[in-house]
Amino acid sequence: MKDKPIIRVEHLTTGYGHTVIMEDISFDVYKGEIFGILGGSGCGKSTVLKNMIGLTKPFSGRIWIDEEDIVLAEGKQKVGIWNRIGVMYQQSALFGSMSLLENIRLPLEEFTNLPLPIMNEIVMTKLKMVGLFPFAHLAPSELSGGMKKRAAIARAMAMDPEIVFLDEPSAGLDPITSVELDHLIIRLSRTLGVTFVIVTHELPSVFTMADRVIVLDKSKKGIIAEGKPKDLKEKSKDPFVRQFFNRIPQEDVSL
Ligand SMILES: Nc1ncnc2c1ncn2[C@@H]1O[C@H](COP(=O)(O)OP(=O)(O)OP(=O)(O)O)[C@@H](O)[C@H]1O
Repeated sequence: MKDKPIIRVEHLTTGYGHTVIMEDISFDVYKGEIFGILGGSGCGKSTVLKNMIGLTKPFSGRIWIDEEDIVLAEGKQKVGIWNRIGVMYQQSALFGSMSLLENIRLPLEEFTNLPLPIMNEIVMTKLKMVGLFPFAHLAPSELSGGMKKRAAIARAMAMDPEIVFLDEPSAGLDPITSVELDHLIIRLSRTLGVTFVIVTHELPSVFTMADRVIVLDKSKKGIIAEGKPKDLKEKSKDPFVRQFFNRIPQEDVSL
């Protein structure tokens, strides 16, 4: 499955104003994998994600989506890359004044010239894919937290993206709903071959679904671990990495 990187992050240095958050980090994401970006609160996960989707620019470095560098891309080229990726932000951000169907139709309206009935058909396929087919005409306020997340994933996938970026997908969900969401993501990845890049601090989710992860560290401004979550938990020689995966309190680390 994983012989070809679909994303290559090369020597990325990023931050805000004069503050460097991550310095000279490099990593690859392979086609079809579920890739986790982990790390403690405020270490820079979302900052790196925003660079990867071309929402903000890093100080330096390249981010290749296949053969195109999203850091340098502007105008039509950037829109072309955006057509190939889907994004779900932390707050799901469904528009309250629109039905589920209208919310998920938005990217199709923005990026295609398809006739309305075709767009609606695509939306209904996506709703079926995430188990929300019967709820197309409900308003977001009528949905549970888990349903809103699934709807946001359906919207991120409206344009049949090759890569979907999810920022804290299980934030605010109870553990059972969170597990259901993990399994939905696994199913979408395995059945459609979509690559998922997921920012999260939910360790149970990481162990359930991530094929590979990187762990970012605030004080080192870099990647302190990369690999399969289980291997990192069991075999890492770095006490900070083991602490992270085993959630050992800080004072035990040096022992
Ligand atoms: N727009 C901004 N301007 C200035 N500083 C910012 C901005 N956004 C984030 N930061 C700072 O950058 C650092 C990294 O933030 P970021 O949101 O990327 O971390 P994170 O790992 O995603 O955090 P969390 O897990 O809490 O969501 C933090 O110190 C944050 O306060």
